[in-house]
Amino acid sequence: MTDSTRAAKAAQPAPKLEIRDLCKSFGALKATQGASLSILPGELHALIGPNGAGKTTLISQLSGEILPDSGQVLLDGHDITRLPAFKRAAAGLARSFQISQLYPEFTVEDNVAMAVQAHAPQRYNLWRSARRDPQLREPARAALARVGLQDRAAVRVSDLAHGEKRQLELAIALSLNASVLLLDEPMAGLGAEESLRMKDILMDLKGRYAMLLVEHDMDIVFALADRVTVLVYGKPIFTGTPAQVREHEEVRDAYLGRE
Ligand SMILES: Nc1ncnc2c1ncn2[C@@H]1O[C@H](COP(=O)(O)OP(=O)(O)OP(=O)(O)O)[C@@H](O)[C@H]1O
Repeated sequence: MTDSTRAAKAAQPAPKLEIRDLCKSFGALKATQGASLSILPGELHALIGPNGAGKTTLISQLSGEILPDSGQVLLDGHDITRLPAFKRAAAGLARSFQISQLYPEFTVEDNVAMAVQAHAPQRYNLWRSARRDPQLREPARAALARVGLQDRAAVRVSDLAHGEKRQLELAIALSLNASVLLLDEPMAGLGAEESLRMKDILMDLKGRYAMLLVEHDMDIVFALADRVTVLVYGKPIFTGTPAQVREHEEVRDAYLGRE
């Protein structure tokens, strides 16, 4: 190691989330093969790669929905590899909810309040409706404001546009006192205008949360990410700034294509 690399390493803050040599097979298929990467405090780290590269499988191992065969996941230096998903969420690691987990007949604010209540039921009065409990409404409103949905709080989820439902998923993740956000294709199914709104929201969250973003739209990835990791056949082949990724020959060949 040269003096300058040693100095650069020493200057780097401790990772918020660290993934060490993670492996996961489905039968003969190696979906994750020795994946290592770190997400620094406040960093927006994008994970890109071709279809089937193992991006969602990796995120699921971080959120605790899938257990790895080997390797480690560390949150703030603590080994959480074998912790169940709800304990990881309680420790501040939140995966953006899926639209399918929303309650369409309830209002936007009720959905967030119920998520807050479900997250820490012992702290709240279960006999009181979530919609009347100020301890639930306050964090719910704060999270809605952070994603620009404050004016839609009283609207039923079934009446939201698709992009607004995606904003609501993000608000739910934020309402759970998260410090690390796992975002698996937050722009999926959004129109151009809705994608731009989501991009602005993520830009606004940048620096306040450590985020791992899986996204296929390279314009958005390159505009938002501090660093990008390229995954091919379940293995990171390169991590660098957007400019370094663009210049990297193997990455251009494997994924971006030559212009
Ligand atoms: N539960 C499972 N059982 C068997 N194979 C699986 C399972 N989940 C994923 N796979 C396989 O693992 C590989 C990685 O899938 P994964 O969905 O993680 O890729 P991805 O990079 O997220 O793809 P995409 O960009 O298309 O969403 C694929 O070949 C997929 O078919």
